[in-house]
Amino acid sequence: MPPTIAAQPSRAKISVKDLNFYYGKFHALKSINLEIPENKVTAFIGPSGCGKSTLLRTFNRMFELYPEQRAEGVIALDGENLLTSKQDVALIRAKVGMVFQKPTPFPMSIYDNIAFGVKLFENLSASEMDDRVEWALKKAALWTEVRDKLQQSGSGLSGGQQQRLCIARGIAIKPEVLLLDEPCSALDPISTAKIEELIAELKNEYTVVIVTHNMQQAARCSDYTAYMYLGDLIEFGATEELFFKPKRKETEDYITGRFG
Ligand SMILES: Nc1ncnc2c1ncn2[C@@H]1O[C@H](COP(=O)(O)OP(=O)(O)OP(=O)(O)O)[C@@H](O)[C@H]1O
Repeated sequence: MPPTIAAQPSRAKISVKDLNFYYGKFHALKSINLEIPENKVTAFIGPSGCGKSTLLRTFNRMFELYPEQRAEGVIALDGENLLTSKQDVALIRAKVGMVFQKPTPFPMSIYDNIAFGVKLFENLSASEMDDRVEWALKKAALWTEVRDKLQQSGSGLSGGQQQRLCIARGIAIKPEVLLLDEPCSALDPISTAKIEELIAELKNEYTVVIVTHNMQQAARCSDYTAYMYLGDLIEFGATEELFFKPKRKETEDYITGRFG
């Protein structure tokens, strides 16, 4: 088994040990070992098809929806292996929330977009729910823009606002880990800057893992970065070190644009 690449010194929130992942016969992740530090932002970078999204989706067992997809190894969340856990997958997803590349508001009001998920896990009074909706929208830096139109449809918002609504929806259920799969790829630079600020703030309370194509974004908003290539984890370390003093030639070639 390859050595575990650990990002020190924070406690590991998620420990991945000898993780292999298959789409049918295709071996998409090869013996991945890494530790995702708690209350930090970890970015996955690498060329298209290297397995970033696949790795991210294993963290809340998203792949289970597809019978031909299979993960082997250990993904321990606070020490408990998610891959063999008897825990209900809905409970795992309450602990490990996910925001996708394209904003996907539910076809309902802004308020209900947030209240819907909360109702699945908690029995709040009407005023407690109002407070939770406001709290989540404030955390996602959207409250001032939508406070007067909470009953309007979520799909009437701009793309950047919709993505912040999806982040508000993700944090409203108070997960421990937030997975962001290229959350800014459909957004303009102003909305992107808002989301990056938000990510920096979220790590005070959550462990954040972000997949991004954008190396500047990884450099700006992550504490740790993992560089992947063809299903292998090539290098993992503090973002500053990985960008300015990479240990592996492959990483250096990629970040300096000599890749390919
Ligand atoms: N549903 C699927 N069925 C079969 N192969 C898949 C499936 N999804 C992804 N793959 C393959 O697995 C590999 C990793 O894909 P993945 O989407 O994780 O890469 P990625 O690094 O996130 O790429 P991108 O940056 O383009 O989103 C690729 O070779 C891809 O073609």
